[in-house]
Amino acid sequence: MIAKRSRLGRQRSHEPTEPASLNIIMTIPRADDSTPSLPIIDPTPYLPAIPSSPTLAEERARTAKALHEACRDVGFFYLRVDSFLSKDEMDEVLDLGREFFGRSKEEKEMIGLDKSDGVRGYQKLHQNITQGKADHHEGLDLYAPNPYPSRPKTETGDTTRPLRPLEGPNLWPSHPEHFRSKMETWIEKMKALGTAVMHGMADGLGMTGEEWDRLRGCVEESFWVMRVIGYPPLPPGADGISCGEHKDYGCLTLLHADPIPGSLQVRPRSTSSKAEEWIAASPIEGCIVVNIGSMWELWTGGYYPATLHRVVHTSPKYRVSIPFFFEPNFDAQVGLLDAARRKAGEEGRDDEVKELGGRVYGEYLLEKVGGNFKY
Ligand SMILES: O=C(O)CCC(=O)C(=O)O
Ligand SMILES: [Fe+2]
Repeated sequence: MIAKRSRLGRQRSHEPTEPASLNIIMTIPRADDSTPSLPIIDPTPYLPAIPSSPTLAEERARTAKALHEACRDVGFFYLRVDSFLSKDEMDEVLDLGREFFGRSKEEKEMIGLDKSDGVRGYQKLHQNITQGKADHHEGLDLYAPNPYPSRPKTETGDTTRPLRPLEGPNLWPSHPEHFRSKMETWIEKMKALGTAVMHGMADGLGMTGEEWDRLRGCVEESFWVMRVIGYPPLPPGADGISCGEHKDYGCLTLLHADPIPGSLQVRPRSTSSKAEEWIAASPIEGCIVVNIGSMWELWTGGYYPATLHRVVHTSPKYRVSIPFFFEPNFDAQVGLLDAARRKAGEEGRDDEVKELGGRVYGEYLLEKVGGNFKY
């Protein structure tokens, strides 16, 4: 997934958002004084079926505050998921991805993008394009079901023309066995996790119950996207990019990746940062990496700007990553939330909330997916 805007945000704070002793937010030690760190946030108080307790409100307030500060200041954070996903579950999906990419070229190409609607299915090495340049990875792209199920292919009922982007079915590998059922379980879990993080973010912005109900309504039929990505090591002499720098289009990206340090890199928001400064968002056991996308930027008028990131995978090991893009409903109208304006006002930062206009998410997505592939 790529987004082509490359505006850099404003000054960010490099300070931890809470004392580490609370065990809700800690920070990764900085490589040196100028390298910022990413917060670690525990979403447990917002997870489904969490029992009510006398301390729940207080725990939620801590998580909500941490989410707010991370989204306002960094745009990337670690989410502790070990109370929601077992290590076996987390390892299994990466192993299934690795097994799929290990199958023959012919077998993988049997479910190539051209066999569905041009955007769902397997994309071979260098087929994905970011900022006009081919990425050094292969991948399997899966989306929520066809958003136009009731429409005939054309007004005249012609069924011979090619499918429109997103109109086709997902293409699932027949090997490894259980790939589909395990990934479908993962998708359901990621949707629940995405909703929990949205709830915490709504509280972090100080939304009323009614405001949260409206926001939840915008994501409850999430037009999610999931990519299973395989990164061979960059060959010597390559220009050094496995996935070019970009911001994500949507709402929340929930990324689970092989435990290989250094490959995913985040551009700090500080306007004073040097042109080549990137920080590593290296995997931490029991955590996934979360970042916000352009839809949150619209909801908050830029108070939560989407953050640039890229992948430079030089380790000799083949790397598998599974970003799950928890997105708004296809027909959701996304625009500035009153709560974002209020929150920035309370913090004396009204000038950081801009009128960026609104978008229908599905229309925005269709504009983006068209430019992603080289056929
Ligand atoms: O593979 C990764 O670590 C990140 C991939 C990514 O940023 C994307 O697909 O949008
Ligand atoms: Fe991304």
